[in-house]
Amino acid sequence: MTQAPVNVTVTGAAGQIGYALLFRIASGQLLGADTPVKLRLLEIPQAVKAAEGTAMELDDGAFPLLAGIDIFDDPKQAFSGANIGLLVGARPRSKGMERGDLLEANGGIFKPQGEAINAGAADDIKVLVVGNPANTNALIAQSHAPDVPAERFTAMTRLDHNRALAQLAKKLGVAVTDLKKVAIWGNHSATQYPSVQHAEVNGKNVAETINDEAWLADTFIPTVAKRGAAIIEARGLSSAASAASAAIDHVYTWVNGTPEGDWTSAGVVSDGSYGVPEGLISSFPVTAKDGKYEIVQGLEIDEFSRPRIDASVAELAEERDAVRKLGLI
Ligand SMILES: NC(=O)C1=CN([C@@H]2O[C@H](COP(=O)(O)OP(=O)(O)OC[C@H]3O[C@@H](n4cnc5c(N)ncnc54)[C@H](O)[C@@H]3O)[C@@H](O)[C@H]2O)C=CC1
Ligand SMILES: O=C([O-])CC(=O)C(=O)O
Repeated sequence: MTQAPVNVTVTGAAGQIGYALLFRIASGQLLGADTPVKLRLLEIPQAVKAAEGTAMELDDGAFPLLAGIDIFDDPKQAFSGANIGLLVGARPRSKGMERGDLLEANGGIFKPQGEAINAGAADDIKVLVVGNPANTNALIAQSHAPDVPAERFTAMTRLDHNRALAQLAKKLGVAVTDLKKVAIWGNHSATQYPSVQHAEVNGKNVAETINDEAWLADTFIPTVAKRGAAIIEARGLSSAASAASAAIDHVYTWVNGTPEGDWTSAGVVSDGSYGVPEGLISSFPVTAKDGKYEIVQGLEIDEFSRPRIDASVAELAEERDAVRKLGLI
């Protein structure tokens, strides 16, 4: 039976990820084929006209599940009543910009958006931050939404997870669906740790099946961790359709759950598990059930994995300290 429309707010709607994302949301791939959606698009004033153009094309798609489109340049209005928030718009790094400048510029975006979510989003709001630096932007937004349960704020590492699946499937000559329990740990950055420690291929341990630690350490991990840069090098633009696809996967899994015996990866608020300081938004292996992501508990972490997880988590802690110093959290 068809339900009431779900309000989906998308920021950065006129950008390249927005262009790939909105049509898939409208077609029902975000929430399922029975769920109508209302799109609430947020852009900066200069890009509202371009967002209107995308909205015209969405109209022209005659999507049966698309129950309406509204366009805003004010976060308070855009997030009013939002059930899902996809925070894609962010300030890209420009020439000569230092890391601190980037964090500060993004603080100016994610602080008011967190406040707007706190003020007016629906009680069941779920937030996915895509805009980089995604984990720390999610932390900034979350820290300005004290009335929203912290676990509703997540950062996207599903693209990294999907990249890892694709690389392993190629190496092993199997389908991505033959793989289970791959995990991305830490930051959505080049320090991330894509782990196969617990991964299975058709029920067998992946690392034992590949039997080539050098390939894992020197090819697999850097290929996944630096894939964003490799796409920019090849395309002249950063990943867009694959990022949109991963955002669809992240929310679909959050709402519909992970399959029995498998997990996925997401940036979620740490509860202190695996030595990741409480409150950091770090990628973990997670399961989803009843509309909640939960960190997979009780995994043994081997000697190969420990320093790699720690290094990426240390970078997240540095980013947190930097935004704290700037008064952004
Ligand atoms: N987490 C992940 O796996 C990935 C993250 N990204 C990040 O996603 C972000 C978006 O990427 P693209 O769509 O390619 O960028 P883009 O530059 O094509 O589009 C960004 C859009 O955001 C808008 N925007 C800027 N500030 C805004 C604000 N305050 N409110 C609303 N909209 C605002 C801009 O006007 C622009 O239309 C970037 O930060 C990129 O680095 C990209 C790929 C993967
Ligand atoms: O590297 C970038 O700028 C875009 C990104 O996050 C990715 O593709 O993973």
